[in-house]
Amino acid sequence: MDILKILSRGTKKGAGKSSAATLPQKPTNPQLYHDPTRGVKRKRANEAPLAQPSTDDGADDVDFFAPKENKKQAITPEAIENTPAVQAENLVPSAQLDEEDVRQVLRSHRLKFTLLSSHEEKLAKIKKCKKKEKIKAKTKDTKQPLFPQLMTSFNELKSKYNASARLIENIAKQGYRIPTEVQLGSLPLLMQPETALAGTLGGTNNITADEGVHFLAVAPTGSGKTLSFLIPTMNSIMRRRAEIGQQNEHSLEAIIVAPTRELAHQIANEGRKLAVGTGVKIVAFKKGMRIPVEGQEVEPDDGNSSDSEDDASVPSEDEAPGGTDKASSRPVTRADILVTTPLLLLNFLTKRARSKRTLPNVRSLILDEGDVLLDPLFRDQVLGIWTSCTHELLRLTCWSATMGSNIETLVMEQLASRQVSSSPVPLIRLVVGLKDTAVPSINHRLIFTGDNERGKLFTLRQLLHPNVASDSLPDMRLPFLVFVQSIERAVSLHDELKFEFPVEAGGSTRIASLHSSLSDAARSSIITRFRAGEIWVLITTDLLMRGIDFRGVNGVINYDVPASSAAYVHRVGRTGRAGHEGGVAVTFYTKEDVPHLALIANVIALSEKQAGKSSEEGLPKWLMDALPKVRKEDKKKLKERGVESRRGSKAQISSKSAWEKKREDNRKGAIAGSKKRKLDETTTGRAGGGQDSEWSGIDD
Ligand SMILES: Nc1ncnc2c1ncn2[C@@H]1O[C@H](COP(=O)(O)OP(=O)(O)OP(=O)(O)O)[C@@H](O)[C@H]1O
Repeated sequence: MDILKILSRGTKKGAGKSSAATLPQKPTNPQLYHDPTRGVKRKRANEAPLAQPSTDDGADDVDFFAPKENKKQAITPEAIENTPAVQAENLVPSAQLDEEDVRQVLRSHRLKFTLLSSHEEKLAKIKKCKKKEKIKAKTKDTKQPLFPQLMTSFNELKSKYNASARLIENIAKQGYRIPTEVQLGSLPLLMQPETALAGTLGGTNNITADEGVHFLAVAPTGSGKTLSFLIPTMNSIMRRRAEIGQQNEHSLEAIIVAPTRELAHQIANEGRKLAVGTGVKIVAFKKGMRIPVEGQEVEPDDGNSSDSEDDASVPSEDEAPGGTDKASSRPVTRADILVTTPLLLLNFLTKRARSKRTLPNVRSLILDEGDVLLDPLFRDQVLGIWTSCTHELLRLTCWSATMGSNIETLVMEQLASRQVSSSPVPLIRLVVGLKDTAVPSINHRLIFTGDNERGKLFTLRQLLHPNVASDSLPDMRLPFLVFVQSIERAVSLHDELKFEFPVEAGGSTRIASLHSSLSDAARSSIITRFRAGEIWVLITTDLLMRGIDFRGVNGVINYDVPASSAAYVHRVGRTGRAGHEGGVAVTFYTKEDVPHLALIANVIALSEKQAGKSSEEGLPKWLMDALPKVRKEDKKKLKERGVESRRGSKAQISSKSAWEKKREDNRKGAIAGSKKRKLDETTTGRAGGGQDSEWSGIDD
């Protein structure tokens, strides 16, 4: 085993034959769609020339988004300065952009704003339709394109939005230089909706944005959605506090809901970095924690509740001295922003409560990964939280890389049923990119691994070891994530691979598996070690597929094919984030996957098309033609259950053949039988215990 080769895998730049290997891993322009020529209708007199290709580091960056002829154009600092966003900022430093400028920036960055029709209007329309037409009406409503103001540079936070100097400083300290597309579009709308939309809402049913907007954002994985909701949330909390002159009072004003504990903690950490010195307190909700609510009369604690078991886990730094809840001795945690998973907060709001607990000061409900949070899995929990937020000016924002029209309709229906004021609040949708079912920023590979598990293991081992890697496989740099279908498969794949790296390279500490059956502490420790680069291969389930931001992940391996196209988008989106080029996503498939492989192949084909790849470079046409169309019922079944042949007793992953496995089972049986016999002999004092006849011995 060549240790040096293994150790150098995480850093090497140009070795290997595949294009992935030649891609540099330095941070590039975080704007995904930064084609300066796209959408330019009229030439500006003072327009700067386009940046020339750079050859100084010997490896040109690949711009997957540029038109084909620009594919080799390097992303130099000058190129960043020449993006339409930055140019527009240079032209009009702090004034409003005129509509033509807005349209140009929207076109070149592939942003699309839509005012979704007012709720009552839409519902009335759906009700009127005959059954057959209902579906059509749901998806095809009266949608109006919008051209709101855009934030072309973070400098505008000061010049136009009067944001706190400390917040701006913290943004700069994190190294954020120019806003990504989703930030460029959403920040003005969420920070000063009335100004951002001035003049654009005219004639639309008396809709005004004076009191904020509801917002749906669909933007690629790793495109900076977290910052897009954290900055406006913090800014409005600071602004309101300044208005009422209560700088140090924490009154819970925003709730951020995320589907997993890992994501909730990541968001809270990001928030804390931005909040340094601003006085805004952001807390990740934990079991046993108490927050101020209205109607918080609780049943006396009988000591058997699961909440009480976790008292010790509540860190004291989150507890406000003196703020005790009368019905309990637990301290009440005071925060401005709470980040939580849905069930945890809902349990707190509803469990052991004599009267309904509400969150009267919450003005902003943020659903990160909103599509899954409004999916049946979490829907009732999220709607329960939503109902508890009783402030009249509550605004909902919903963020994801994927969002079906069913989610849009659900949000509209919910907003309509909860509307309190007579003038409707605008619901605005922002879409970044052409299609949400594409990840053009990375290299995709589909690999047929033969008919059984052993083929997959063999291929995975080849990818782990550069010295045996075959020409037909991409050269993947560590670290990488490996996704499997279930917890059982994560555990057994980990067992198979844990001694893959030699002791000199760290041995079994380099590979770990993370899934929901581990304790919270174990999960946190694995995440920390993976972030720190101590773990090189992390085997996981769909628990980690959404939102998690590991900056250094160079590759994603779908050991098991994902259960939907959205799952594919989110899984592979763990690499190639924030403009980092060179991420590779490899998906293994066997004959069991062929019936539904089209779901994944279509996403890959679309991604390659958006990336400007030619048909020779992308998926072979014969494969696309050969794959059967996936029926709706099969899609549903796959999403709910995964691939049938990887469930139950077949979930185990092993490199052994069926014959070897049987032999091993028999050997284990023999050892167990022998131990039992010995035990019987010592307890009964005679040879040949009564149950000997039940053991049939080794077959072979
Ligand atoms: N303006 C910016 N400039 C550079 N990097 C940025 C910028 N904004 C965010 N990032 C970085 O981009 C990465 C991805 O951001 P984030 O996690 O918010 O993505 P996301 O859109 O929420 O992705 P996902 O859909 O996977 O949840 C983070 O590492 C973040 O620090």
